[in-house]
Amino acid sequence: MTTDHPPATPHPISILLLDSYDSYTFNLHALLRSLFPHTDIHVLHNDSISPSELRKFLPTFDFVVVGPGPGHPGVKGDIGIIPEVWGFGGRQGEVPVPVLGVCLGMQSLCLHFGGAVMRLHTPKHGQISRLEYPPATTTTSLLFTPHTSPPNVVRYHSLHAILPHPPSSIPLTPLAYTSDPENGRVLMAVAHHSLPFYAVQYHPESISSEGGASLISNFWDLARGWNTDTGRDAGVKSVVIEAKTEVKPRPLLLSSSPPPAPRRVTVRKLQTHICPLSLIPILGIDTAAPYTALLESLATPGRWSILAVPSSRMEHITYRIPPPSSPHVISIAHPGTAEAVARPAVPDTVQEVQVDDGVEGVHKYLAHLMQARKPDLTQGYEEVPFCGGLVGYMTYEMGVAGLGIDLLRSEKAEAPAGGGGADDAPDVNMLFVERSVVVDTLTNTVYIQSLCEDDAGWVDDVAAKIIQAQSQPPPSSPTVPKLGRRVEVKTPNKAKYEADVRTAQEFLAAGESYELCLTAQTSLRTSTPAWSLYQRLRQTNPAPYAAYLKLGEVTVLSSSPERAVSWTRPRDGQRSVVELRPIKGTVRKSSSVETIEDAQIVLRNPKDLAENLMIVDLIRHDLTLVSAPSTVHVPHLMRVEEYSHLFQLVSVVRGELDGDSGYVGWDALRGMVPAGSMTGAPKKRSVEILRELEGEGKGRKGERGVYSGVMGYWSVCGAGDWSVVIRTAVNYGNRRVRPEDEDEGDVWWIGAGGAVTALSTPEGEEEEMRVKLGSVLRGIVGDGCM
Ligand SMILES: C=C(O[C@@H]1C=C(C(=O)O)C=C[C@H]1O)C(=O)O
Ligand SMILES: NC(=O)CC[C@H](N)C(=O)O
Repeated sequence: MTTDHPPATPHPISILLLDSYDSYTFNLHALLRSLFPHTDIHVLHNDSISPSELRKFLPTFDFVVVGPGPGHPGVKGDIGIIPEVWGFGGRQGEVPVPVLGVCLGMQSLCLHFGGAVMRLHTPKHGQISRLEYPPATTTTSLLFTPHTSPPNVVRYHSLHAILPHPPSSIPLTPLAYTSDPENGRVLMAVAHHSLPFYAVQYHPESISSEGGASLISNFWDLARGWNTDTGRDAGVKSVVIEAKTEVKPRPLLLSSSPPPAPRRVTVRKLQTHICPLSLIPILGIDTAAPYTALLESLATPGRWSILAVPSSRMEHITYRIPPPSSPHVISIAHPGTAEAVARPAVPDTVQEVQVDDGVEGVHKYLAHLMQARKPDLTQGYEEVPFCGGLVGYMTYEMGVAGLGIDLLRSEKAEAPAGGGGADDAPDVNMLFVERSVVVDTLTNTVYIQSLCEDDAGWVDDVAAKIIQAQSQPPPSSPTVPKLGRRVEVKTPNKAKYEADVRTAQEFLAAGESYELCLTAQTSLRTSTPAWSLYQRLRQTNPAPYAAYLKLGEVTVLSSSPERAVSWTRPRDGQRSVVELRPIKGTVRKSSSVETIEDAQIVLRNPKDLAENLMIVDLIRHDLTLVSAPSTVHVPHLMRVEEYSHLFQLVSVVRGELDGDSGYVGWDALRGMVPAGSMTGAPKKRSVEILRELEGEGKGRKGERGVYSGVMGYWSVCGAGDWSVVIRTAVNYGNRRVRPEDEDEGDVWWIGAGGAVTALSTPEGEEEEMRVKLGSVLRGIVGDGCM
């Protein structure tokens, strides 16, 4: 996307953007916003108002943009009320409203006026093509800037419009084409002969499309001309649209009142090098006790390591999405005593809170809890991202439910299909941590912090223990704990996985999705204690988001390389910076791929670049929803990063949180789950398809559980950092182990997968899934188990 000159806007105008449940809609919004900064842009889902309401509202808009979307323009469930837009003007007193259609929008325009919509031979998703203009020039070709070289544009489509011969038999004029070896000449832009309808098949809003701004600007010139010539009074702006569903999420916090008497952060800072792992014995933490949370940065770009120190005042906050029509209950357990902290047998005191509006209510509860506990920020050190707060995970299903998808959970407890998750494991599982030790691995600084009242004694005691331990000779080279005798691994069935890739590609060919991140689960049974497994994993697969979480019955061992989202602590007069780092494109290290340069050659292929681009565009959309206008940008587009076993193609997307509209960091997290890199695009339709594919049997949808979810922290001081839960082993407390097998050890679930596109091969995807699985499995159990 290039930013051209903004068009002249003599008066504030009003724009309607119709969304077909796409994941790029808010990129179009951002493009429009960059050209019309003070304009009302109303975004509505294509099924959120009735045709009669639409007819009432249409005259009040200067123009309409009909956005892209999954599915087929001839299917009512995919296209909603959009055909009404093309028919508007046919009745007495109606004057057609200028419309720009994008992708599905163009297909709908062509279908409405007599064109056909067919499948491409080879779908084009995230691929760049150069436009070609037909030789004949007409006034309508003013949609493109004449005498300039045609732009390179990004395509996300499986279907394409075909105009009949002779073209004059329908009222549409082709304005642009493109050619590719697989599909030949494909129509890329059209205009109506006499009505103000224009459309493009490509995505002008993509980060890698050229000429997006001048396209909109040219369209606005044409639209304005029409509005003047027909005397449409585009000046009336009393639009009140009540849509059934809002596209833009409302801020979670209803008010931003500060807490009545903020708590203090008690902190000691030590300048010393310490491995966070060694804090465990120094502080006498029992890693088999009910609660331990260690988040480690073991590779770049990670920097901070955080150890939550269990205390009797710590809270364990859990929530499981209930079956439909059951109450939504958050449970808050307080250990209350030192014994309860240390031993599972001593029950916690449990308080329950019922929330009204489902998962949204849970997010609001957490946001308000954190607001109420905001400490006096003049205390402590500004540079430390965590001073106490929430640490834990949210499952993939929390994100799925947030998209409005019914999980179909039943009252009867049964293990969900797909293997990820347990019949009663929490979907939100977090500790509210009051005591912590945070290590800055870059500067070798240690921060010992407490949010408890009068806790200087504990802080000093920990500081003294660390100083004393530092004076002891370091232990001889760290040893990798031994693995117990019995190890049993069940990896996904190769034929089934490859068949699933083919089915996924059928969905892509039909235009239902642009990319599908298919995954499968492996089970590992071992009697080796969780803590030993984690020590093995962290040594063999050091990752920027390594973690050991023991949260009640669920234990998570992570070596994730991928940031889901982070946000910085807002400072005086500055907005919080939100960052997402999607990974797409993976190659295993080998004798032929040893260096970043080697990996660059391998990963800079059309398939990996397209996969990455699709997710970058999706994430720009997610982030635009909560960011201040025009602040979303992509500082790094597809950079190769090195990890211990793999190279990956990583992009960085940043925005500034729109605090003026009331958004906090949690709004960004809530809005981006499930992570786009684990779903594909468009997100909602892709998730629905994947649940069917990954489930087994009729009516049982595949759940991924903690895998594909997010884990990390949100500090009461304002900052947060969450990883995508991949390269991770999860134990759900052995609930699903048959009683006769109980002695046989713990069952760990390891998910792995990858993005399926039209360019994938079933064998290649299966191999990629195994490469990712191998980075964890080899780490834990060594070679020979794959
Ligand atoms: C699905 C996984 O990874 C995701 C898919 C990737 C890919 O398709 O290249 C890369 C990183 C993750 O976003 C996994 O590790 O299991
Ligand atoms: N990006 C889009 O709008 C895609 C439209 C249609 N579903 C296709 O695949 O061709």
